Amino acid sequence: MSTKLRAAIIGSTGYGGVELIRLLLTHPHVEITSVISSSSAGTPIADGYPHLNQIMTDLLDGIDVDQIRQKADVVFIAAPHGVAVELAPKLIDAGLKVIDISGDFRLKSGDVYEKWYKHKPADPAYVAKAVYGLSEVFADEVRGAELISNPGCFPTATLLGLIPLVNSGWAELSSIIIDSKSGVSGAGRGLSLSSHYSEINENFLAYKVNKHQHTPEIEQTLSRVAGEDVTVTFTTHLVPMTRGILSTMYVTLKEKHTEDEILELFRQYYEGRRFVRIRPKGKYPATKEVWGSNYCDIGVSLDERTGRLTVISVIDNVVKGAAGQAVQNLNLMMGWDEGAGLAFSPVYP
Ligand SMILES: NC(=O)C1=CN([C@@H]2O[C@H](COP(=O)(O)OP(=O)(O)OC[C@H]3O[C@@H](n4cnc5c(N)ncnc54)[C@H](OP(=O)(O)O)[C@@H]3O)[C@@H](O)[C@H]2O)C=CC1
Ligand SMILES: CC(=O)N[C@@H](CCC(=O)OP(=O)(O)O)C(=O)O
Repeated sequence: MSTKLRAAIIGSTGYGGVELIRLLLTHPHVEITSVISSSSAGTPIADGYPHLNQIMTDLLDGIDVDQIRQKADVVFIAAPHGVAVELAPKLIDAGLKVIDISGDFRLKSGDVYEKWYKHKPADPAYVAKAVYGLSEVFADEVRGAELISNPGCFPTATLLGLIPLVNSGWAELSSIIIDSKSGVSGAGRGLSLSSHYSEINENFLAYKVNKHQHTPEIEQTLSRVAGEDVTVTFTTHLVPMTRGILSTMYVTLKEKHTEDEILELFRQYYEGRRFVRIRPKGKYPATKEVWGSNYCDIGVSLDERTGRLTVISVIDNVVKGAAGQAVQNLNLMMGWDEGAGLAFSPVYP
């Protein structure tokens, strides 16, 4: 009998789900025992994803909590917002560990969730149980958790770039401006006008300006680290590429520091955390340098004229921004090596 942990993936036919399949197929301690679809049960997963031909021959299962309980120990939920609100509590009550990559359990206030996501919030008892899985920052809470709320893609790139400055007290908290750009896979596999090739190709646009659902998630986490309320200006843009997020953050420093001191602050904060790589002075990361990997690369530049710092952070939205960080969180939850199943280099060129 296999001694591997048995994993089920709900939403396995979406981009987040299929990336979980890619990562878990080679994970040393995990076996995928159920790939689940709410709409295509009984058909081979490779029908919709021919790149999985001869690699994954499984038929899709439907959503049935009793069946999932029999087949799995941990469940990843990679479904649209609102699905995990109902489903995660049932899976937890059935004794399963759950990692939700949607936004359903990230916001601690039900009112805030309803305002930004336009869905009924989850039962507060389960929201209270959910650990926010920004792996590098909250690893101690992730270890031993039973319900992980995986961070959003933009918040992952953004928070990793800002938290060392907020945690140290160096940042002027009212000064934070975040300018983020995402590849189109961030919108999922579903078809829409905004992801239509002729609409997005040779185009570059801002969207959900001052209305993006990741704004309260960024603010909640920065406020928690700062110990006081933080609000930010956050603007998202769509870039005609498949994967990748680049966040540019502008922060005024309370006191004078040199660029060397700031780089040292970042290096010390992330010491021993292999998936965050700080660029040397004068070097800034590009999305292609993390493509297909679980890395978050960060560069900083101090403008001595204005006293403002520019932080540039990149991730692959589907890996560190979703499936990769979910696997990293599973590794932490289970007490395994944090990099199990994730220790590969980015795809380049
Ligand atoms: N793409 C990204 O970069 C990131 C995505 N996320 C979040 O991850 C989640 C999945 O995103 P993504 O994979 O991109 O989206 P997709 O649209 O690509 O996939 C979502 C999947 O959810 C399944 N689904 C739809 N309705 C239901 C339902 N009622 N119950 C169960 N499953 C359902 C669908 O499969 P089927 O019909 O077969 O059930 C579909 O394949 C979302 O909440 C998203 O916000 C988070 C971070 C980054
Ligand atoms: C390009 C694009 O459309 N990106 C999506 C990211 C959504 C996402 O990843 O969802 P979570 O809220 O679960 O993180 C957006 O901006 O809404």
